[in-house]
Amino acid sequence: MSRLLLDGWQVVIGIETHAQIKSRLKLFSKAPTALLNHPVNTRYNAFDASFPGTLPQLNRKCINLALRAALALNCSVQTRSSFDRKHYFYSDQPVGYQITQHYAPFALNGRITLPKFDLPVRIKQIQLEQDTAKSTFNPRTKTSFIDLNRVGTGLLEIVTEPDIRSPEEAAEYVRTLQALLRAVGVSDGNMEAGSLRCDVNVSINRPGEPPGTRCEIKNLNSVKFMVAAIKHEIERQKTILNSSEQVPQETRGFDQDRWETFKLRSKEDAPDYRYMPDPNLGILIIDQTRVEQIKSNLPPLPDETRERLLNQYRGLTANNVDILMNLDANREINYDGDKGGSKLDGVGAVAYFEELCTPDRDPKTVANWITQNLLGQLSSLDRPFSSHHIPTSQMGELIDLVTSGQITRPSGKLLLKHMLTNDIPATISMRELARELDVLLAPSEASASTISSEDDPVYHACLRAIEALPSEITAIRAGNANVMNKVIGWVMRETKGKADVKKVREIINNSIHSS
Ligand SMILES: Nc1ncnc2c1ncn2[C@@H]1O[C@H](COP(=O)(O)OP(=O)(O)OP(=O)(O)O)[C@@H](O)[C@H]1O
Ligand SMILES: [Mg+2]
Ligand SMILES: [Mg+2]
Repeated sequence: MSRLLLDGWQVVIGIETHAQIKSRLKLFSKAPTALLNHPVNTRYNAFDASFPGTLPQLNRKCINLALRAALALNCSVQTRSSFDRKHYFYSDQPVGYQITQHYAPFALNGRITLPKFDLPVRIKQIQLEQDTAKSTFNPRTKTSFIDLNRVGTGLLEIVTEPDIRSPEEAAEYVRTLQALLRAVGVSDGNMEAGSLRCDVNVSINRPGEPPGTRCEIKNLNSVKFMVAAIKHEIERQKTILNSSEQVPQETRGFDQDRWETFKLRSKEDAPDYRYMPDPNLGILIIDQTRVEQIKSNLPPLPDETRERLLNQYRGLTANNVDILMNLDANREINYDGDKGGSKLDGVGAVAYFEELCTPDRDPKTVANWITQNLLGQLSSLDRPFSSHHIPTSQMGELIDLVTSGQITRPSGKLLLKHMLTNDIPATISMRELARELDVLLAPSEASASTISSEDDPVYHACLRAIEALPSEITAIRAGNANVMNKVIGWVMRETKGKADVKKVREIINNSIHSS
């Protein structure tokens, strides 16, 4: 795939991602971190509110999680790193500076591969820093409201090298990073809830020429907005360069109503952050033993899971695996406020699939039941995937009933729909339910190869079809096999969907070719 734009320009993109660390406590204080549903100003302490005399105390759990992220991103962890003050005066930062790692970040030179494009993106560095408070401005009363719940929450700023070459690659980078951070339990990575935010740097140039001047679009909180912002920025910069002018280096915002980027400030009015080492914090020393220990306890990364699933389950396609893994990467997080954490509902789609894949079941059939039937019906009901909708015991039994020919596929789908739209207890057997809904085939019907018999209702329906559709039957006799579907459809309506397609085809073929 060409990575050039149609008119020969090339876009160069580098992304800075802020990911909130999923820790119970803040980075430098013992105050609990907050979720969106916590009442304002209930999750902070004297240090977070910058009372004089309070001192930062580094939270070990945040460092362990940060190390997990660094290792998952193949970074080299620095034995010595340090913290600096980045000064700016804004109401969301009560102390007047943010603690960050400007001069010596704890992790450098990593890499993440985007599976869809088989593209490595280099990670320049990861730095630890504090999140800000949240300010809301009421223009009518000209009043700012400050909520300190978020202030001091640990953040990882993950910075890429400018290796990304299209809005699609940028979107894939964010999704891959999000899935990785979630898989290692470092961050909820939830863009809507603000636990993952991106600044995207965009420039354009002609290949072979020096890189163009970058503009940085700040604080994008959805992949959709990021893609739109990059596309707009490409066009804006093209217009400037095509009229032989220079792109000024700027920090820009994205207007969600106009779908355009707009100027926040130019390089000349960039604030002077007056970076200085934080005198209250010493050198952060991370020894190799700790790194090795965390490395050996890393849960499987998405790449490894993808490869394992493809090797372990015969017949499973890459597309099946992507669907299952994307479901897990995008699982809805239920905020469970008072326990101070967020929790996932049930097990993920991959675990659900693996639980269903007992040795006697065909993995491809199981995957299709999940990705086509279950997900199809859930999406028409506008409900997200959850392993709780239909427990694996019932889903497994349903698949087995269809595979063994005890119910037809359409009946299986009907049962699935019935399960999803009614409150069916997890203890009910699917066979029982099939009997109640009158879709269980009699033993003689269940075997498609046994063609019988005087008292077989499907057999009689087929005979009636032959009588009712004489011209279709003539067409089949003349070799027009497609017409068979119409006859089968007729039998299906007659038997209210209870007949087995394979069997109907066999009965009709037998009857018309023997008469
Ligand atoms: N020519 C370019 N075009 C597009 N992106 C670029 C270009 N040069 C550098 N970048 C990207 O810009 C980003 C710079 O981020 P970095 O955190 O290093 O500095 P910053 O944006 O100046 O600082 P701050 O963290 O205060 O925003 C990186 O992701 C880098 O890959
Ligand atoms: Mg940065
Ligand atoms: Mg930046």
